[in-house]
Amino acid sequence: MASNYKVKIAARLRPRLEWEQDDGSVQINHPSEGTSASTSYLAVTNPRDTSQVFKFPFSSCYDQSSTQEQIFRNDVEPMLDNVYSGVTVTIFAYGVTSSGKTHTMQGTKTDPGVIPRVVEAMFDHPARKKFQTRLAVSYMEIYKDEVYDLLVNRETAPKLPVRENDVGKVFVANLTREPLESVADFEAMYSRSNKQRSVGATNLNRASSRSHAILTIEATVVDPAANKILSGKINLVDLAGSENNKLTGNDQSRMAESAAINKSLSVLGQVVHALNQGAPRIPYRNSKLTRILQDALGGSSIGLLICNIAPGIKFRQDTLNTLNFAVRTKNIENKPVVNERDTRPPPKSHFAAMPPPAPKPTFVAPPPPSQATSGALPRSRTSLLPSRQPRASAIGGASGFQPFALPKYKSRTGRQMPEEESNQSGNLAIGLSEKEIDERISKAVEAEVARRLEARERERQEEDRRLKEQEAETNRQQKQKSPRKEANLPPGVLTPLLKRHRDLDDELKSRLQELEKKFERGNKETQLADVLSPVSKKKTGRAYVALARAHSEKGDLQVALELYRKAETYVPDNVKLKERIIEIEWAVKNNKPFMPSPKRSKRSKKNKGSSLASSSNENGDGMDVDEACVKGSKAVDHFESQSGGVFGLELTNAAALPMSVKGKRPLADVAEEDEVEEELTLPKRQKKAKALIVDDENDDWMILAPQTGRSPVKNVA
Ligand SMILES: Nc1ncnc2c1ncn2[C@@H]1O[C@H](COP(=O)(O)OP(=O)(O)OP(=O)(O)O)[C@@H](O)[C@H]1O
Repeated sequence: MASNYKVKIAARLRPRLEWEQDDGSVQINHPSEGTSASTSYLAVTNPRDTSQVFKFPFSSCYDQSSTQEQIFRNDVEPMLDNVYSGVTVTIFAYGVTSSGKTHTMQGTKTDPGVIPRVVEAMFDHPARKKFQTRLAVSYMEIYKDEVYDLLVNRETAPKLPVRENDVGKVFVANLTREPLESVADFEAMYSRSNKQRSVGATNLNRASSRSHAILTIEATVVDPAANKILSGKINLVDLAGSENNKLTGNDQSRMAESAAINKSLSVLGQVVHALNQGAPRIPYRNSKLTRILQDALGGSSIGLLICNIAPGIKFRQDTLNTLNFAVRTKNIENKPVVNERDTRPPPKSHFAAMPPPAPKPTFVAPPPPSQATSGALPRSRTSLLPSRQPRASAIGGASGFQPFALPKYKSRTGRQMPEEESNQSGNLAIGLSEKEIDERISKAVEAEVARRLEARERERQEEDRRLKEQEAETNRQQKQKSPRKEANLPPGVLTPLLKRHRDLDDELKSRLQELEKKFERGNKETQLADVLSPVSKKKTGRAYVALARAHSEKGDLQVALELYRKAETYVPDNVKLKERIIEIEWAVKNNKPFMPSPKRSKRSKKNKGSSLASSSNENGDGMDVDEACVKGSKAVDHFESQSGGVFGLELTNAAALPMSVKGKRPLADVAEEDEVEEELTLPKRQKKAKALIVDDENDDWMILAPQTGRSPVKNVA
């Protein structure tokens, strides 16, 4: 499989016209039998030194007696297989004005040129019998560096923009593309369109083309067996001829046309030169012509350049220019690419995450060089019809099928191109039954699941390995460090520093153990409370208490109990809260009702507010139990801040209790006792609590006995 394909060159010398003088300065030489020469060549006499002859060897050289048929059969027809294989083929006629370009490409009714022959051959191609195929045509001209659609009325035809798609393919936007049903269909279209082409009379040519014309025939081949659609095309380009304005006798308007023609041809020459030099920047953008022909010049299409030569003294220099251009062009290498699209149904949405297979360019083998002569022409054709191996388009589906394919589809008869054909991305699910599709999907699912499981397993193993390595590394480092240091010390002797380290170690160990215990309990609240600031802890505790209270008021004691317990996690040192929990536990256990204490009045809150700060009572709070837990915590904080201690409220307040309080014990003790004495009856516990309260000299109190509901304990202030 060849990766590169050089542009093929054919030279054609037209016969002398009746008003011309042919001095025989251009000769075609074919290799004669028995000589070592293998290629035909053109021999041109140097116009400045007639003793000097330049030779231009080309694979195909056609003399004045050659026919349209010969050129077509030898050089053009073999390329059509490529078109039906999904490749873009570009054939362009190049030469000075009146050298016979239009004659070669278009010909006449009686002597049709390349274009009508190509169309006929495309319709007769064997691929059409084998596959479902469609043909379509577009036709444009580049006149004074503007693109016009030749398939629409010239009066209304706008200038068309040349654009580039996301894969860098150049195309003419809004160019009409008509379906072709028959040769007759084409002939009608072609003759109508040619009337619109810019043609004018010059001294050298009565019907001189004033524009470059590009006719494109697209062939779409549907191959159900291989689940693909091939999109090939052939661009047939009749260039305007370079002009010597001294010879053409152009008027002002013709001069403007001529300037545009010469400029674009000059850019074409620069492009060819740059390609030959391997220049980093090829000036395709310097003219519409080179932009549009970009794909044929160093791009992905197969190219044939037909150099038309005019005989006669006056064309000598132009002939040399043309042949020099041809020599440079034949070194240009293209990389032909098959434009194909997979017709299998797209994977289901959950496979969208699967990476698509990277598109691979497929290069096609170029046909072998033909051995053209002006006499009997041997035909050598390499069939490039779809080889049935799955291939991916190098330039990505529809977008690759450019540069002349255009999004606007209409026909003279008003027939629209089928949608899938027109957008080149429709889904032609061919020859697949539902069952087959399902099977393919299940296979794909299985493969994907297996792939993911494997990937996960690999990840797991990798993680295990990494952890083990880390562990081993840590152990190794520890072994290296600690024993060696201690080994240097005399046995039984610890430096003060080491001793301090030991102590710290012990402390750390105990803290860790504590943490582990907490962690083992699996209590989220505990973990959360550990990381909260004191203020946040209080707030959270208060919120839980409020919730718990609401539930207990509703009689939902079990939930209330849970919430109080959670609150306790955040304010673990609140005695009243502990009591409340015990009371509710008792109520739940004995299936008894429980009523929380009523909200404290504003007045008492106010009083309490002032008393709290100075309170030395461990309960130090005349408000209801739910409020007290939070207030109590405040007191703890206050104390903590002064003493640096980390003890609970009960101990704090106990420490501050006036010694005059008889028989007083810290409430913590009471609470603990109560917890232990679960079996204590409520009245007894209530009595105990009351005793404490009555003994309090500094505060006014209200506490509710759980069983009796709202029976406030006396305010003893
Ligand atoms: N091979 C040929 N046999 C007979 N006549 C030819 C041949 N080639 C060209 N001619 C005649 O030469 C004249 C000029 O040819 P043509 O119009 O094809 O030139 P051209 O290169 O297209 O010129 P331009 O660039 O000005 O359009 C025409 O009258 C055409 O019929």
